[in-house]
Amino acid sequence: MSNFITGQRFISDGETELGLGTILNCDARSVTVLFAASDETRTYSVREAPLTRVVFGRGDRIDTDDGQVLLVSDLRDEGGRITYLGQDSNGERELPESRISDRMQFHQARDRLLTGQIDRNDAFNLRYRSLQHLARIERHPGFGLSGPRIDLIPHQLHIADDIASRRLPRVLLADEVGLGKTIEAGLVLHRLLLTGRVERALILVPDSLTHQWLVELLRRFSIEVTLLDEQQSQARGSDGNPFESTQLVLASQQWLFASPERQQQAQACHWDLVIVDEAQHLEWDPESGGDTGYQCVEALATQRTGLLLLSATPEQMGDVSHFARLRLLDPERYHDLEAFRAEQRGHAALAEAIEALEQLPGERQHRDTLHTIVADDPQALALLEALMQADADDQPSLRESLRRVLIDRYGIGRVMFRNSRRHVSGFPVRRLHVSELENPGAYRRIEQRIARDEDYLDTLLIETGLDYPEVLLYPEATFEARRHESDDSDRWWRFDPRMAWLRQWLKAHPGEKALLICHYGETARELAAGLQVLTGLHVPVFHENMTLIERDRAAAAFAEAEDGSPLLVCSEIGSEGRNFQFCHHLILFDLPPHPDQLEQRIGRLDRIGQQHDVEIHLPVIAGSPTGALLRWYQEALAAFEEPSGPGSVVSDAHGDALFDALLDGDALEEVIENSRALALQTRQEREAGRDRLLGWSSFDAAHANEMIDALQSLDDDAMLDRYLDQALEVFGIETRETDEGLTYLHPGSHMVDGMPGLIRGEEGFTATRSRQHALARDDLQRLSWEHPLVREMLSRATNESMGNTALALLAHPAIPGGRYMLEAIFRTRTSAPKALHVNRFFPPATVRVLLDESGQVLSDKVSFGGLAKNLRHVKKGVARNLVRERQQQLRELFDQAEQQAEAELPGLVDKAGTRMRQQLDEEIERLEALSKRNPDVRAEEIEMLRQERSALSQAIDGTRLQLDAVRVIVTVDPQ
Ligand SMILES: Nc1ncnc2c1ncn2[C@@H]1O[C@H](COP(=O)(O)OP(=O)(O)OP(=O)(O)O)[C@@H](O)[C@H]1O
Repeated sequence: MSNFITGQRFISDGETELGLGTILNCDARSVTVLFAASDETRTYSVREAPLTRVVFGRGDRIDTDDGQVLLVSDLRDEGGRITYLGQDSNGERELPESRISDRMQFHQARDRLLTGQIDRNDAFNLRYRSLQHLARIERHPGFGLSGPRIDLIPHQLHIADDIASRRLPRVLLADEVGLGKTIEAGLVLHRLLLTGRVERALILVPDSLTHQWLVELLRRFSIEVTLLDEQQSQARGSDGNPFESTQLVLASQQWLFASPERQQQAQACHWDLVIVDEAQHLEWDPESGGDTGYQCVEALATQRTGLLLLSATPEQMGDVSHFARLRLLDPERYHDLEAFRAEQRGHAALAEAIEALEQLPGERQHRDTLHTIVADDPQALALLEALMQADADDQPSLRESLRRVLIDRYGIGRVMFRNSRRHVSGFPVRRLHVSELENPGAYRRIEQRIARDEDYLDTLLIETGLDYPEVLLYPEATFEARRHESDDSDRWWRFDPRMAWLRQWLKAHPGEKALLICHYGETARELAAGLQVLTGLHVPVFHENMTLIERDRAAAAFAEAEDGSPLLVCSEIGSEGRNFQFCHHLILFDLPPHPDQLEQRIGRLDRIGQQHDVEIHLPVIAGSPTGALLRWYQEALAAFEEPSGPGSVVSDAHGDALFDALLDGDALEEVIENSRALALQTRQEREAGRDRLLGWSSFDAAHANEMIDALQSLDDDAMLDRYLDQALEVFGIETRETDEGLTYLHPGSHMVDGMPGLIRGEEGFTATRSRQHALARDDLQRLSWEHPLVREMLSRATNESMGNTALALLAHPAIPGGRYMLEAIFRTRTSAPKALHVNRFFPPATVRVLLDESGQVLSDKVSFGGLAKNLRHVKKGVARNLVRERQQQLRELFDQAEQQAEAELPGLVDKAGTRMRQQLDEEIERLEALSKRNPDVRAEEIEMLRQERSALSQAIDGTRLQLDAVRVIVTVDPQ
């Protein structure tokens, strides 16, 4: 006789997503069930039907078909069908089981257990462990910065942590070229995304760098952004705003700034963060206001939007353009250019005062200087007086405290970060190798004619269409432009001694790579063609007339470690923003006319990650104008040894005179002399004030070291290995150790869908835990707590129902068989907007309650780990029967466990609240004090912090405890 009766309610053991089923009919052999919520009917064999009868008990809540929730107080069996008695919002009522909602879901641990939905024991263990790890990691000081595939470089970590901890980051990242501004911006974005503070971000970069950003964000930060261009926008925006179609948008500045319609669309969206690379191109002046790009960014970065501006040369166009950038960051503070200039002039005195600290308490006059500067600040005055009285042991710490207070007075230091090579150690030495070559007849003839005939230069400019001084500095271009006019029919590369020199160089450096930069795209193209004709060697070329894809392809052909080309021939454009530090030979086929361009050229190799000294090779034709330019770079600017800070200033002042003197030895001496004097003076002025202050305020070694320690502790966290072992097994991911001691992860046949980087039936990936390994090899992924796969597993293991029920057997000599225990895991739920990142103070905390069947509390006596390792797996069918037999007792144990756990909640809330208030009060106090000395502390920021504190306080106080997972343990006799 069958156990099924028409109208009874069941759920499918294998397909719980079908909802609640109703028995439609049943005969001796088969049973048919209607799952109305999913409009499915299933027929099963009566003997093996994978169905579990749904029976509720006292205290349970039932969703009814008329949208009510019934709290069950009793039930009545009427010929095998149940009628529930209880209360809904209208009062007492009866509910035949046929009227239970078809859509009733059983996600909650209690409901799932009592309806026989029992998960694997190891999934239950994983769930508990995941909750504990999440709680630990989200409060870790390195959280959000430990996943990216980067070297732990102190100045970057100091900056990233400082900025990403602010309520509203609005800053200018202005490190010298190649020091890692992109990495800093990526770190900030990464942490803000992980903490939920940022959900929507817009990244605007020059056209030529879109691909590099896309790849860096993915490869280093595992951040997938959508590259929005016109084609993509049309595809995505057919029925709306393309900027709304995705959360993280990368777009070319040239594209966006050229289209008013697209700008309007971008501005119509809310962005949590806007990042603008190469921000020096946004132009503004007090008379005519901003150009299109400037206005666009101004409109995008409204008050409640974070803004990161990146520029290695924020002052390239003078102090107005610098002011313009600061004005974007804080329009209220930077509204008066003259006031800004006056303030800048005061910085030398402040820098001097900070230096003078070293002489205290010895020198009285320094004390007086300092006293004048901090007269308005009681805290600083007190520190100063204490320092004057202090004995030798106390002096260093007092000096340091006072130094910090003084640095805090430096307004711009809060909105601008600039590290230079001089303050960041570990950069390679740059070495210049000049090879003097004989001037070939064809070039000599032109130079001699210019020298003889004053008018010939004008003729040449007209004939060639070149500018001055380019017509002198790039003889191959001049020759080429005249070739058709003259008798010479040879291509320049057949006689140009630099070509023979280059062939010789390549021969002498087998297995080495060199980046060659020349001024013109046409020269680059011809040079590569000539090399192929003369040597058979095919080398990739990179110039402005190629498409982006062609350029990326050329760079990739060069970058390839094995079989890659030994040479990449680039025009000046190749110098912009690209990463070529995997090679250390730079061949300057010629010299650029502007020092910033020279610095850009060298900066492609002299970047973070450069492992060797940078060898700069310059074949220069004897007696040529390039020789004169070389002397100016060397003698006036010392531009090859290190970035030439005053290069722009000197070039603005003496550039024209220099170009006039390229063929005039005496005039050249004078230009060099004047230029050298100006460079020295500018350097001294900057060093006296701005540069020193910026250097100090942009880097805090103690803080950076704390961050490095924090990140290393996460890197070395042995618990991750154990967690991975458990999690990969539960999610069906298989692993294999490779010969090199790496781990190959690949999908097993039962892998859960949607695991990042893994698709069933396809290849997996090779991974390492070692940061150094992952940095050395692009093909490796680094497993960390922040790796997308680990994050996904943590999230699924804690947010979905998987693993929230289990049943296991315990065989222990001291405990007789046939007893029950209930292990209930409760977790705190704090409802708060994601942007508050409440988890840094109160991540989901767990309360574990272990009861035996008599209700005795065993939680403290038997630990989770101790119990888990003695448990034995049991088949699902058996587990279901065991639960069914004890439904009523289990219900009673649940109630008791809940009371037990509830008693712990106030303590947890109190601790989290205190932690939050302590930290935020301290921060508010610090900012308030700072705002009195430093006008760059935005009033808005302090107000936001106050609002945040009160919102957090409310959220933490409203925390509830919820049963998250439950395991029934049945004891068995050891044999
Ligand atoms: N912490 C790091 N670990 C590994 N590589 C790094 C790190 N920081 C920077 N790099 C690498 O150094 C190079 C320069 O960094 P990045 O592009 O961020 O510098 P930048 O200051 O933006 O340069 P530019 O001024 O040319 O725009 C890049 O190839 C980057 O990937």
